[in-house]
Amino acid sequence: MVSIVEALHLCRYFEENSLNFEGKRVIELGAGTGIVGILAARLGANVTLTDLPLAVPQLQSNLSANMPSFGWPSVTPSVLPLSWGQDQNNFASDWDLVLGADIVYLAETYPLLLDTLVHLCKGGAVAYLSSKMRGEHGTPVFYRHTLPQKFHVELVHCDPAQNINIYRALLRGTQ
Ligand SMILES: C[S@@+](CC[C@H](N)C(=O)[O-])C[C@H]1O[C@@H](n2cnc3c(N)ncnc32)[C@H](O)[C@@H]1O
Repeated sequence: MVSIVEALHLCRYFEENSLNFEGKRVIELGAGTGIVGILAARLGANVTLTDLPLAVPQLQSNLSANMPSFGWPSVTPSVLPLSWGQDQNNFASDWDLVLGADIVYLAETYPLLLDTLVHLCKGGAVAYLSSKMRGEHGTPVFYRHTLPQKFHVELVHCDPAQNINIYRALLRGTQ
């Protein structure tokens, strides 16, 4: 069964902190169900949802199923394949927000994800990443060692009961 608890935490964080999505250029990495990007689109952002090529058809279908028959934002979200460390140069670097829920769990992908985040955030985008903190040598390593190599990283939300953190990251030299 797919767990979307990290994605729901991120959605709730945006809602509780009244993040302004109106007119913002937003890209979601490893979008899965697409729930985070779909929320951003419903709040007025111009959204690109991305995931591995094999996940794109399901993502597109989720987006279509959750597209309201009226009141949809003027710009329909796009769905595109983006494999970390491989495809980021097919994308611009002028995003306002880069989002990711539960995308930090495989240590071998950490350098690839870092390269992708660096490219996408070159124009000053703020990245919001929510993660379950799996094992002392698992997910926390990405936020303590990998991401800070290139980003200023701030813990903005912590749910000790569910062990889920949300981090805000800004590429060094872009502030
Ligand atoms: C645990 S799921 C999270 C999905 C969604 N963000 C959520 O919170 O429900 C991890 C997602 O990352 C994607 N992913 C894993 N490795 C990837 C890679 N190397 N490049 C791009 N996406 C990747 C998977 O296809 C999957 O959709």
